[in-house]
Amino acid sequence: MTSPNPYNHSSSPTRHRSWQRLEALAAQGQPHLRDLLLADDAVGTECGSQSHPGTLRAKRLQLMAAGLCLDARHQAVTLEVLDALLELASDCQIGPQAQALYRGEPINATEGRAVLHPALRGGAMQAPPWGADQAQRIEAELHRFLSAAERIRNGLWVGHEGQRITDVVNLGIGGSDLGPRMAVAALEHLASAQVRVHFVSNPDAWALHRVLRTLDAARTVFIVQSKTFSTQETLTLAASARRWLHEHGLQTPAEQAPHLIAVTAAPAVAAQQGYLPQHTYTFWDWVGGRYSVWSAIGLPVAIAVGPLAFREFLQGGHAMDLHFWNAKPQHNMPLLLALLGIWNRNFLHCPSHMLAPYPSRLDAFTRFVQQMDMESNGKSTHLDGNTVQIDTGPIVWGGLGIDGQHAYFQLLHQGRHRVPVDFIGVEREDTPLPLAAEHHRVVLLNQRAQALALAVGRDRADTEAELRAGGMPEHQVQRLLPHRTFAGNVPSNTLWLPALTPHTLGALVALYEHKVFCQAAIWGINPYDQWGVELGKTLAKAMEHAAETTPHPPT
Ligand SMILES: O=P(O)(O)OC[C@H]1O[C@H](O)[C@H](O)[C@@H](O)[C@@H]1O
Repeated sequence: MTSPNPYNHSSSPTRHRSWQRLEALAAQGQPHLRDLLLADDAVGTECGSQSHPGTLRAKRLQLMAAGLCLDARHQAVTLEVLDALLELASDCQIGPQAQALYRGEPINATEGRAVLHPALRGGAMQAPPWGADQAQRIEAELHRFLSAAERIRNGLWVGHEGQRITDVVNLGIGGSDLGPRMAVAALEHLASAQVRVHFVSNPDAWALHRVLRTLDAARTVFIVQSKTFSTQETLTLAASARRWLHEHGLQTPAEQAPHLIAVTAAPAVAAQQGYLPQHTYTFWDWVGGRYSVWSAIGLPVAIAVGPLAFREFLQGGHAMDLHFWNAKPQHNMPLLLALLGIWNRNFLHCPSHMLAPYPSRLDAFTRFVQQMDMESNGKSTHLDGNTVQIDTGPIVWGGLGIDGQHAYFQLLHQGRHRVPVDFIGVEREDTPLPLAAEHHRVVLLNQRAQALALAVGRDRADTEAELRAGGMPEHQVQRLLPHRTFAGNVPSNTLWLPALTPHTLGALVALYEHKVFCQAAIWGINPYDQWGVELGKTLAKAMEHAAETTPHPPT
């Protein structure tokens, strides 16, 4: 039986009755979040609490998957809205679209490519939908780069002069930087004390110098990461790194060889540039740059935390895949996250979406998801070639929640933008510091307080009562009232990780990947190309060429 091709019909979701129903629901106005939460009678209860799950709405907005808990009770949706959103998902054939992805069909239609990054973490599967041969190739390359990581970690991979490697410098940009940079920081507590991992993405000379000035060339390995091996910024950094090795006594290709690793989907191009095949780790054109942390692009992560932990990271991602494939739409966490985002973007017309992780080790997570989401869904052409008439990917921004509270959260509370937030927290924190538990208590308190304050705000009557209770003279109460009242009704999700581990991190990354996929599937756009970025690259090359061919006036 041939599968239904999801791209043979018009791509706009507005043609569905469910879309029109959602428009009508939004137009008729929805209850304030304060009232929804009061009705749920579940304010302050733990995510997924069995003893006090609250109303049906509250129950349906709390899901567990791959060890993570999504608490979406602070979303401005009624059961009626939730049902209409699920109907939209069914109308848009998310299921068949996901199946096409896993079978390796060329769903990246504008580049004629398959999109199989989930295969990179599907090693344990008995009969993978992408085929046993593909699975074998993936495992063989995984084994190769994990062995390299192990040898660097245990001192068997030595520099030209026989010294142990103490520093690894990752040179790459975009997807060849953000994923591994994020994961190394998130798992910093597991990192080897023997080998430090650094990241340089910016071709600005200082960015490289500030790392190199502290390093010993004889003990340093550069990993040049580039899917295409043609990105100007990365090649500029790589040339400068090689020159630095040269200046520090490693002059011939043979002397430099143990200090240079290439990771790329274009190994022939790397070979032309002098990188040895045995020091080149590869992946495939069906791995998008922003989805490549699971491939050999993850080598710096494996060096930092070791092969075992890297495999746990893959397993965490795979656990989320299994959930995504098997869970019913109503219980499907990535789908729910996507649908709530669609409600906020297309029906409540929120132009941006904020990520606020509270564990400091997730500092780089927002920038990572920002690329994944904005480069994927920042599109205005449907798959059928028609111009999109609805809003697509939001502006994704944010950063560590606690720091944000003292910087830009004011705008969330009282500004003119309604900004939905994803709060990300960990339930358990094992930092070996005497007062670690107290630190954690303060962090959690703040995270919970912000989600609540944004949702419920503070109405006029409560504000008035509070000001009067403080003994404020009446004329002052009346003058301050409008300034001290908070509209609230700002929607948020809270994602709880039991602890920050390779497994939960993998699940979290895969969750956002699937969310982005589901939203693209609903909007009818291709999340896997990035022609906008290509234009900038082409223009830079053309300008370089013009400068080279224009005769300079004699000096
Ligand atoms: O890995 P590379 O081929 O060097 O590409 C690095 C980056 O280049 C561009 O900016 C693309 O839009 C990104 O998706 C990609 O990750």
